[in-house]
Amino acid sequence: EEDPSAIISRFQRYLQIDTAQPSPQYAQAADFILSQARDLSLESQTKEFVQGKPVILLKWLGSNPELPSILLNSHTDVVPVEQEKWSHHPFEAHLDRQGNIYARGSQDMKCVGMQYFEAIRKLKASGFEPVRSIYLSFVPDEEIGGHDGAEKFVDSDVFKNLNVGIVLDEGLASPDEYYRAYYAERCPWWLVIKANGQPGHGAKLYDNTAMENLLKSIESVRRFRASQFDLVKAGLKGEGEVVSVNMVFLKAGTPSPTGFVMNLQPSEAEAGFDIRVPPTDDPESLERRISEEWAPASRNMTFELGQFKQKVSVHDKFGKPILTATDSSNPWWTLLEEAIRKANGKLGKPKILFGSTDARHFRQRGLPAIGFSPMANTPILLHDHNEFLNKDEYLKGIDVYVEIIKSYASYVEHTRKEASRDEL
Ligand code: MET
Ligand SMILES: [Zn+2]
Ligand SMILES: [Zn+2]
Repeated sequence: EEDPSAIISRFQRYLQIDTAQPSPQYAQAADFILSQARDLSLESQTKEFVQGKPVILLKWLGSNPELPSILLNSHTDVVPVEQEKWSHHPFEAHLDRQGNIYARGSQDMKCVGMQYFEAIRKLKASGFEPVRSIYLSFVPDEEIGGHDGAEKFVDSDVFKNLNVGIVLDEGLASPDEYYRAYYAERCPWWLVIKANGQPGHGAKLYDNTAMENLLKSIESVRRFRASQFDLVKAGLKGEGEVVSVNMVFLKAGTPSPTGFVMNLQPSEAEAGFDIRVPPTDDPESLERRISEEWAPASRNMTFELGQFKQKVSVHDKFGKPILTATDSSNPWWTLLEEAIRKANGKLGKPKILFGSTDARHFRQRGLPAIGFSPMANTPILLHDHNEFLNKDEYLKGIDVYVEIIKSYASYVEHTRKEASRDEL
């Protein structure tokens, strides 16, 4: 058995690479990942579908490479930090006396990327040999939508040739003792609404100012937000089952060297919203709501929906929700449940993730994808200040992956479902 402190220090080294958007140190991360791969004698391939944004693909060849393979995906980028609001430097990976490791990416999701490696290290040391081939992908730009990362990867011939049968990607920490697994997720819509209006004297009351037009929209958005949030608060729906709308920026006013001009009502005002649409919801009715209530032309408003420039959704081309089965029809689900139990972990009811991940790119290709990050007894701190993960939870998670990989890679029954997809 290897000394756990060596395992933790490898995790810390990965966390110490500043891969925060918007200028992630991808080259450094790639060097580190490739060095881990060499240590473990994994075959490696680096693809820059977009220059400077490496997708790193590693392979542990199975004894029956004809069988559909297993893909363990993780993203290498992290979200930005407000450094002065952290109690420890976000890229120091400080380990405190309770065993908590503080770093941006400690939960989202450098933990998972490194746990894949550590599980493979343990399996190799034990003499385990996979039947199915196992791939690890380390992809860039997840936090900005994955267009230059996972999206290009799944569209590539490289990906097609992997003959992937199941994808594991990130989930969320769980504050209780139950791990969580996710079979679907919401789709991000990044909405900017813009109000135009009559400019004029700051002291005059008149109709149709840009600010008033925008505020009417904001009031309407807030009523809708409250109605959705109430469903969650009442326990009628899960966080991943309602539409969330959160205002993330406001932009208006006429700048001056000392701040803003005060006695002028501006002719333009803008607001940005992070919206997430559940796979179980009808996206068209929301689109109508946006154009009729939140940004009506009749109120001199326009809007832009970033997501509609993208082709990846959580609905299929018929508008049906894309969900990964969590019953006996999906052997990978059953195997996951069993593996977690074998590792002495507990698994809660599967859910729809409230955030969005690269899993949707794989699911849209028709592949089953399960979101799973083995962190129990851990507050959900992704995208928050002071993101941390306890070292013992991290180490336990490695043993969970040992069981999962062992069982996935040894699963030989070629299901009818897999066979029929191969023919497509
Ligand atoms: C907009 S793509 C997803 C980015 C990130 N994972 C989020 O959920 O916010
Ligand atoms: Zn993530
Ligand atoms: Zn994230």
